[in-house]
Amino acid sequence: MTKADAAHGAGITLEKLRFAYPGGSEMAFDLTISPSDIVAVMGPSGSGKSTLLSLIAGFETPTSGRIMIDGKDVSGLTPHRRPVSMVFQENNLFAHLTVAQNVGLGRSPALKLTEEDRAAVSDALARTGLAGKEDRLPRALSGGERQRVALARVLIRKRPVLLMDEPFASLGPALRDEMLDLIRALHAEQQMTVLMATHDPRDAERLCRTMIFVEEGQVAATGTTAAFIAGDASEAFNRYIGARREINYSTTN
Ligand SMILES: Nc1ncnc2c1ncn2[C@@H]1O[C@H](COP(=O)(O)OP(=O)(O)OP(=O)(O)O)[C@@H](O)[C@H]1O
Repeated sequence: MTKADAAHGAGITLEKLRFAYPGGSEMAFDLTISPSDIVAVMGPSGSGKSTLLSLIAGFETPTSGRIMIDGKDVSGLTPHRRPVSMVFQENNLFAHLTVAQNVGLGRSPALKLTEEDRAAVSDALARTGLAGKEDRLPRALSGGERQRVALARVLIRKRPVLLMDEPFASLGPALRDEMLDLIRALHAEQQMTVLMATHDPRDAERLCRTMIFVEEGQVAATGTTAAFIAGDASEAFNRYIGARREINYSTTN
């Protein structure tokens, strides 16, 4: 089996992870995620969802504590060396590289691609509905297409953990559904462990088995998405959702 075929999910454990931005209050995360779970990360604006994902990805460095992925301590590894892919709300692509090159980066950061790599890029583009757009630059794509290019790159990287920070926030409802279906299909195939920060409970309900609720720099509650949506998991979550309904979350994302 080649390295690229070795897709699987990885358990994630955050042990007494502490972190603060300069001048900010301390965040403290303790968390265990099962291999291959799909987890919604919800919580008020500024509660620490993006920071939590950035710590796991290695874009931020904790002041203390450990991050274990697949049983290994990755705390000292740079983002590139962690078994993780990350998709942001936007700006996932290099503007001066074509669609095919942006996807090819998932196999080789220097774009030294073998025939097998090129075939994998074509396959990933076909499966994300981007065949025929290989040579376009990102600016010649719609927002939904750009996110699909980012997912095509995830597909060929085959990392055991996929982190997504509000990946559909800039997309309309129909495109969101399409992207959720695509992620579900990728997960069925690769079984990667997924964490997705979102403000939209419908996204969580459609995709995620598990939910974690982040509040004031801590994981305040964890449970099944069904229990959260039924209102049985966390009073703080119920208040948050109630407040979001009042301000009509569909216009504020
Ligand atoms: N680079 C930074 N420097 C200083 N403070 C930061 C930085 N990034 C985030 N913060 C602060 O850290 C806290 C947590 O921010 P974070 O972006 O993790 O929240 P979030 O839950 O993802 O919010 P949102 O839902 O609005 O995206 C906030 O108070 C924010 O202002």
